Amino acid sequence: MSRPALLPLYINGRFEEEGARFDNISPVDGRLLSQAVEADAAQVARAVQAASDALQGPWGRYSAPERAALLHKVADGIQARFDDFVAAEVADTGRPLHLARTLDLPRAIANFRTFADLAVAQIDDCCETPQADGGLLFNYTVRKPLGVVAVIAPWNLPLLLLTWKLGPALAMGNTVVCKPSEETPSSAALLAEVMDKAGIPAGVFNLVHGFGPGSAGEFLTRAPQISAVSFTGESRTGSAIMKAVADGVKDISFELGGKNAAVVFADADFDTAVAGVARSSFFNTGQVCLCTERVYVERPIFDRFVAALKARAEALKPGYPDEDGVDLGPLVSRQHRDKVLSYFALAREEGAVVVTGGETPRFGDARDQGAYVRPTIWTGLPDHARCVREEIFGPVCHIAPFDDEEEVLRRVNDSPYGLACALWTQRLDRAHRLARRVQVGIVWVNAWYARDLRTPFGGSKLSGLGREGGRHSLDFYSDISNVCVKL
Ligand SMILES: NC(=O)c1ccc[n+]([C@@H]2O[C@H](COP(=O)([O-])OP(=O)(O)OC[C@H]3O[C@@H](n4cnc5c(N)ncnc54)[C@H](O)[C@@H]3O)[C@@H](O)[C@H]2O)c1
Ligand SMILES: N/C(=C\C=C\C=O)C(=O)O
Repeated sequence: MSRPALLPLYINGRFEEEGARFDNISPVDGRLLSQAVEADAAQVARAVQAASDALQGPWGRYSAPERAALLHKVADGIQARFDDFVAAEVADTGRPLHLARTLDLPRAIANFRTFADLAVAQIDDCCETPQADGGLLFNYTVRKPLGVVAVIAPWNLPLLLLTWKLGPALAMGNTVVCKPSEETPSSAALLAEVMDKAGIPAGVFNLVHGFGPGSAGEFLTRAPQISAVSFTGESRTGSAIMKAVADGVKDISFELGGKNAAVVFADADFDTAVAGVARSSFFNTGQVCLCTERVYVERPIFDRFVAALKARAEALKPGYPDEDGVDLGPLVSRQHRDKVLSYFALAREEGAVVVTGGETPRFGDARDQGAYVRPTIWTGLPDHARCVREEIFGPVCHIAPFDDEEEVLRRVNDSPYGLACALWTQRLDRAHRLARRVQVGIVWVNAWYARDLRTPFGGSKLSGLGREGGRHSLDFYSDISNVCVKL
């Protein structure tokens, strides 16, 4: 049997294959796709040291336009290997080909280009301060790189979320050590090849594969030379990373979990709202932090809406990534599927009415060795049910009726999370009024997951710390100081 492909580390401008290996398994049919090198503590330490040294090398003397030109070259390199990256992302996640082609890849390219250009266009503050003695103070802002940034990404949008951090971190002159999720190492390995070919100076970009606790993730967050951690993942992981960096008082930017609500008023455009909630609940098989898992529908249209969403869910086609018309891929792993299935069982115990789904599809072929579940809709649960309060991160939502704005606002805000909310109504006065009172970082009105990379992105409460996007990213990835000159 031929040896599986090996995904190496990339440290100080060199690909490294030495070290323990872990399997990369297809969520479509359970077969072995490849193996990745698990970086040990010494390899992570060398990667961090290389990143630290690179700050003092040529990279430290690059201007913003020179860094931007290199990042555009990286974007060009991704574009040139578009199909290779699509294949890598689809292999690791099992998502439909069209999703990788229309979301993951275009966003990865945009993440580099957008922040390269924003960094060049960035201007900073200055001001004059008249003094009582008739003198004048001139204050101006100086923006320097933070230093070595640890970038830790999740498995749900592997390349999109890795490059969402990499783009601004590099554009602002930092060096990085990246650790993609152990579930989805392939596209990051390709990115290292593109970075290498683009001529990014040795040590500026480093890639280590591995797990979290007791593995590359923890070694990286505990490295003394890192200046900041940009992390996306579960809230409890964010808490663990906060503890790891607390003694060093490192900068952190966290995009964490969610239990997002959609609110559908009776005056909403019905078909648009049904389509929008179906998309926000089942997109990427429900594996997007912004996905809807709580739906509140104004009582006059509740029964009609439940029936319409049920029909939408049952019309979704699970299948192979390259199948015509496929809408739903598998969950990212059998382990994650077992977690989602445990909530399917819990919902029944908590007394849910299962409107549709709640089980795994039977294909009668290799896909039965994959991690598929059916899109699932529940009603009838109380707001305090675990299935209505805990993040499930699968193609599932609970629908409840409501009678007025104040009631639904209270229920939407009654959550330990605060990431996103979608409001469906044609009364824009009501939409603006509610948008200001919903305790989340991102509100969509008659839309969902429509993105402008210049806008602030992030969550409140357990959903995150800080905001990235636009100038928020430039600020996070900069060490800003003020210079005051007496004239
Ligand atoms: N807010 C957002 O924008 C956003 C976006 C995507 C995913 N998420 C969240 O991510 C979760 C799903 O992703 P996941 O399962 O990969 O999350 P996870 O927290 O299990 O892992 C995320 C990454 O952190 C690493 N990691 C785990 N423990 C670590 C530790 N102690 N120290 C350092 N690194 C560690 C993992 O190896 C992985 O690379 C969901 O909760 C989802 O809501 C949030
Ligand atoms: N950070 C972003 C997406 C997060 C998706 C969560 O799963 C983005 O679109 O920039």
